Amino acid sequence: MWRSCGAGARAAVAHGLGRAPPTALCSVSPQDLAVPNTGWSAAMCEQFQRLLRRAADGSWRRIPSYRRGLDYLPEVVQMAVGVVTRPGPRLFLRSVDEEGAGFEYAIFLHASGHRTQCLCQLGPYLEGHHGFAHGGAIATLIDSTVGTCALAVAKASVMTAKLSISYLAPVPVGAVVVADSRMERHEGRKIFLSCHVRDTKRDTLYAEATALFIQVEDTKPPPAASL
Ligand SMILES: CCCCCCCC/C=C\CCCCCCCC(=O)SCCNC(=O)CCNC(=O)[C@H](O)C(C)(C)COP(=O)(O)OP(=O)(O)OC[C@H]1O[C@@H](n2cnc3c(N)ncnc32)[C@H](O)[C@@H]1OP(=O)(O)O
Repeated sequence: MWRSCGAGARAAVAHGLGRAPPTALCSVSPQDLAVPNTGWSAAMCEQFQRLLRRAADGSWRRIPSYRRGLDYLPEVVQMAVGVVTRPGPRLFLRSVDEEGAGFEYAIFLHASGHRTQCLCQLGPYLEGHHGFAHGGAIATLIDSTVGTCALAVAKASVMTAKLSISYLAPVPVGAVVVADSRMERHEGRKIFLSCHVRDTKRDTLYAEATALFIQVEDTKPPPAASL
């Protein structure tokens, strides 16, 4: 169903984008998944290369993406908190192992730290109405995009307090979309953001959203969550 990426995309991986550097404390280095795989459509690969080229001048940065939350922590933080003996929380956007079946995405952060763009391909497991992505999948994409922006602004843990979405047009399964988020206001612990989800040609506005994130102390899992 999905066309695999060409040599150009694989070259991006070969140039060091494919794997995070191994940490001294983890026997297996976490795999950065915000890179092309066989599930990415030609359109997804093409847009990814376009965004990488745009990032070459330093105005944007591709954010690595992992299956588990703790893999995001730099090694020095892992050493300080001593958390590497247990796995971090599983990020459900990365839970589908079959390439191309679920969320395929790469998030880019603007140098200002106040804007994120998520290039996303919504796979067939995310179907709601026949042929279209489930609204909850769109909400997840938006939450992750604005959440990453809020993390960058707060430089600390954040939680979604409020997310308001207007769904304006259905997103076909397999479509490649761009969620474009920016910080609107920052008041103490409160970070207000906006987000627009469009097709890559910017012809169709699929959804628009506003969000409020609250900066919190590092979240600890409840006892029952040790699955
Ligand atoms: C996202 C990135 C993913 C990409 C990967 C990047 C790296 C990944 C690495 C690692 C993983 C990171 C994990 C991802 C997380 C994803 C985001 C979620 O989905 S979070 C889950 C859903 N959200 C909840 O479950 C919150 C439940 N609610 C709460 O826990 C609390 O209500 C909380 C923390 C939001 C606020 O509680 P308080 O006790 O800390 O603070 P108070 O005093 O209540 O509020 C502070 C101020 O905010 C206002 N406020 C709070 N909630 C509001 C609301 N709903 N509407 C309007 N104002 C609100 C209040 O009125 C107050 O304002 P005044 O300071 O008085 O001016």
